[in-house]
Amino acid sequence: MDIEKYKILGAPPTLYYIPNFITEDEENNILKSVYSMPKPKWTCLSNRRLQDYGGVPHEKGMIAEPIPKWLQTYMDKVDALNIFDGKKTNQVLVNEYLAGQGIMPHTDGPLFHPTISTISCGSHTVLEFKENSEHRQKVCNVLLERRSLVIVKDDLYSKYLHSISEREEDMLEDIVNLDVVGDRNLVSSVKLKRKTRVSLTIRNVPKVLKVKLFT
Ligand SMILES: O=C(O)CCC(=O)C(=O)O
Ligand SMILES: [Fe+2]
Repeated sequence: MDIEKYKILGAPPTLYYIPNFITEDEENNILKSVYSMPKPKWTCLSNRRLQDYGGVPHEKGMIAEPIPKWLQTYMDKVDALNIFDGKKTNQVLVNEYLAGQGIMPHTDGPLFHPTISTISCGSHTVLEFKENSEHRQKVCNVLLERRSLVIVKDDLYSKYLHSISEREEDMLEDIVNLDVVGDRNLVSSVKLKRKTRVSLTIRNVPKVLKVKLFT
């Protein structure tokens, strides 16, 4: 697959958007697997819940944990795009957002190889990019459809903040990828009502601690 044809030229370098990266069946399987995990797998924050797979990134190194088979399928699918400079993905953060929930402006920081790849399930959302200055000037908004993959690299990873506003519906304003949205019915709507969204953020954590079980 040639990723370059999915580059969004209206955004700072570099943004890729692939609609329908997974099928409806795959989306359902992801949701089923995520929701079949025991309750303690979830980390509950004030405005979302999350699950870590592959370990929890740490500055001293991530203690690697085995990745379940159902999830490895999608990591392989991302790895096939060769967007991690020869490295393989080894960590997945699953976020669940109810309609009205979001994530504050942030950068993903130095614990990750500076590439983000995110699969959206269950609902669309709008990912917003802002300048990392006092004024937090708007840079661009990206419509993430369910079943899509978004890739963030380079300046867009390191220089700009990304966030998801806490709202129950999105107005389609200043959407940088509107031309290439897969579901053309979405584009003709003025407002999109959010549902529960489960996102899989698939990344590479360079620093991994090998845990010796036997000596
Ligand atoms: O859910 C998303 O698409 C974004 C999540 C995110 O930015 C993060 O967990 O760092
Ligand atoms: Fe992030």
